[in-house]
Parts: sequence; structure tokens; C-alpha cells
Amino acid sequence: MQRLSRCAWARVAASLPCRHAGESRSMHVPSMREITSIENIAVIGGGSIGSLLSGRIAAVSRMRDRVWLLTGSSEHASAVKAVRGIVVKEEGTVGTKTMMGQVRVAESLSEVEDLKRESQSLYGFGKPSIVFIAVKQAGLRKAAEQAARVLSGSHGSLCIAVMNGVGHMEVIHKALRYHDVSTTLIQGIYSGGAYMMEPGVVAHAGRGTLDVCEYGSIDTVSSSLLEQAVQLLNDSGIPTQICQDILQRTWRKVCVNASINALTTILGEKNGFLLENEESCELIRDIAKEGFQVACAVLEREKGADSQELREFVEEGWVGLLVACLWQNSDVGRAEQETCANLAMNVARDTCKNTSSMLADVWNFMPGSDRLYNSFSQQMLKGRITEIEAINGMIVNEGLKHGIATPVNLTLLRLIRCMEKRNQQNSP
Ligand SMILES: CC(C)(CO)[C@@H](O)C(=O)[O-]
Repeated sequence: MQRLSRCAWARVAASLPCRHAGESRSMHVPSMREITSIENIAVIGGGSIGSLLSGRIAAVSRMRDRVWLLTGSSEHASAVKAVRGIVVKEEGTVGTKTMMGQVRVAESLSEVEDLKRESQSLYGFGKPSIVFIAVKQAGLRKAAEQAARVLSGSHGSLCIAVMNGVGHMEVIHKALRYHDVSTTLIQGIYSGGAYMMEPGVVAHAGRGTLDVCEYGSIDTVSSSLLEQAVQLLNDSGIPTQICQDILQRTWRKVCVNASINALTTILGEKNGFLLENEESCELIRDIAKEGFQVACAVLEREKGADSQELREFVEEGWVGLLVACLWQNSDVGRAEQETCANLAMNVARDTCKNTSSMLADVWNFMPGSDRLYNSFSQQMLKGRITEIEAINGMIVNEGLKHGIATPVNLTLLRLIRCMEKRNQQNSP
């Protein structure tokens, strides 16, 4: 077999599949006692994923009171302050387990500064080692700015973004560079689901895996801190793994969200409804098929690999989306296309009781509707647009660039845009 060039190898390395923390021989894996570098953790975004992350991490005893949640909702903040924490309801097959994470809450950057000062005087350190960004696309720019400010002055830190859709990492990267922040930016993709039950209470419904991957090092590459973060998240009950094939995972998740979020929003039903009839299952397959075809074109463009190189990856034994791209009309291609659709159906099954995040957005700003998600979210999300542009919109746009027709995603995009417009016009 022809040898790969150095640059081709770099691309192969970037495509290696996931490994769990601890599987690597070259990277040092810290023991529990060695986890000393994680000082404080700040979570930006008090929605379901931000509340889940902060609540579960704070429930791990050593992080008690050292997890800060920055939320724009005063109702959520008051509820968290009242009980000095977030209640996490862990929904399982045999019932619901309730736990409390002692989270400190802030409603503004100046309140985060107070928390920094308090931490400095109590523990001798005042900066966050990790900042999570867990907001919807509509809150992205503000959150990126907040992350840059919260991280300013800290060195060797991590900024981990856990969001739906595509395009947000570039925005966060830009904001961090603009403010000259020394941090390592990590992209996180969570395949599970969560929803807010009421202010201060989050339900973890549909457990998944958090895949994390370095997006770009602004300054110091903090691989040991990343390994520690992964261990902490695993200890917190959020199964987390470091992976290199984030682009593939991103597009698989886009296919999942493109199917579940748009369809549940138009149908006004919870995720599980999609599995109850063959028509919606067929739609999921159509959406995933278009998403898969677009993903293939994007992956080939991003990886910059020509077909010969891709074939060599296969000979090296690497299988996955890139490989499937080569033989879209072969069994390998069809299998990956099925994987995208099956993934969406599995997530819909695992999160069957969830109101998808997009449906929550649309319901919440429907004045006078009797199908409001709940009053808390109504207040929290009022006037927000949905994430449709970063999900189905991304499939349509990339499809246009690569000459791939995406009629199903385009129809969904247009329908959701109509719903957004109607709600905005009806808003007081
Ligand atoms: C996994 C998911 C579809 C569950 O509702 C979630 O990503 C959402 O709602 O956006």
C-alpha cells in the first residue's frame, strides 16, 4: 500500500475513533486523589443542559459550592438560591432518583466576580478552571462574551461548549481570541436529554454520552486538565469520552436534532410520539438521508482528503462516516445512513418523555396557548427564536453549496420559520 504523506497522516489521526479516558497509554490518567487542578467550575446557561451539568457536578462532594451557574432567569436563580442548589431528578426504568447539587447561582457577571472573591477568601483560589457554555443558539453571542470575561486572567483553563447545531464553535473561538483569553476550547456533544420541570428542578431523561474534542488551543494545551474534567464528569454520572472524530459526531447529532426537534415542533408532541407511527419514522429516515449526504460532502471538504486517501483509511481498518461517504450507494453507505436514522429513533425512544428544546421554544412564546411548556420556561424563553437555522438550516445551506437537494429539510425549515414569525407577531 502506498505510504501516506505526513499531512495525510495528520488527517488520519484527526479521524481516529473515540477512546475513553484512561484507555490511552501515552496520556497520564490521574487518580481520584490527584484531581487537584480543578478549582471552580462556571456553567453559562441555566436551561436544561446547563442545569443538569451544574447540578450533577456539584452533587459530587468535592465540588460542593465550587460550581457556579450563570443564568438569565431570575425565577430559576431565586429557586436555586432558596435551597442553595439544583434538584436533579434522575429518571430511570425503575423509578426516579432525586439528588441535590450545591450550586452557587449568579444572574450577572458582577455576581460572578463576587463568587470569585468569595472563593479566593475561602479556598485561596478565585478563578474557574473550567467554563461550560450550555445555551441555545439564540444566546450564543452573549454567552461567548460572558465566557471570555469569566475566563479572563485564568491560565491553563478549559472552555467546553455543549450545544446543538453547527457553527457555534467558530463564534466562541473568535470571542476568546478577541479578548485574548488563554484557554483550550473544547467542543462537547451530548446525546442524552434533559428538561426543566420547574425553576430549580431539572429532569435527566434519556441518558447519553458526552463526546468531547479539542477544537482549538487559544494558548496552552491543557490535556491533563481535560483528562481530569472527563473523570469528574464520569464521576458526576455524565458518561464522557474524549474523541477525535468530532466532525462525524457533530453531523450525526445534527441528523438527530434535525429529525426530532423539527418534527416534534410541527406536530406539537413529545419525542416518543415520533415512534408511534410509521409516517413519522419514514420522515426521520428522509431527514437523516439528506443529512447524511450533506455530511459526506462537508466531511470530504473539511478533511481535505481525496478519494485515494479515504480508501487508504479503509485499508487501515478505519470505518465510519468518512468511509461510508466513499461508497454512498454501497452497503457501507447505506449502513451509515441507517445509523443516522436509527440514532434519531434511539434518542427519541430514550428521551420519549421530553419536550424537545425546539418545541419548548415555540410553545413558550405562543401567547394565550393552552399548551405552554410551563410558566417558568415561558418567562425564560419568551421572544426567542428556535435553533432551526443551525440545524435543518445548516443541512439546507451546506446542501446548496454542494449541489445536494434537501427538499424535506427545506420544507421543515420553512414551516418552523413560519411558526417563529407567527409567534413574534403575536408577542405583546
Ligand atoms: C436529544 C434531544 C433531541 C432530546 O430532546 C435534545 O437535543 C433537544 O431537545 O434538543
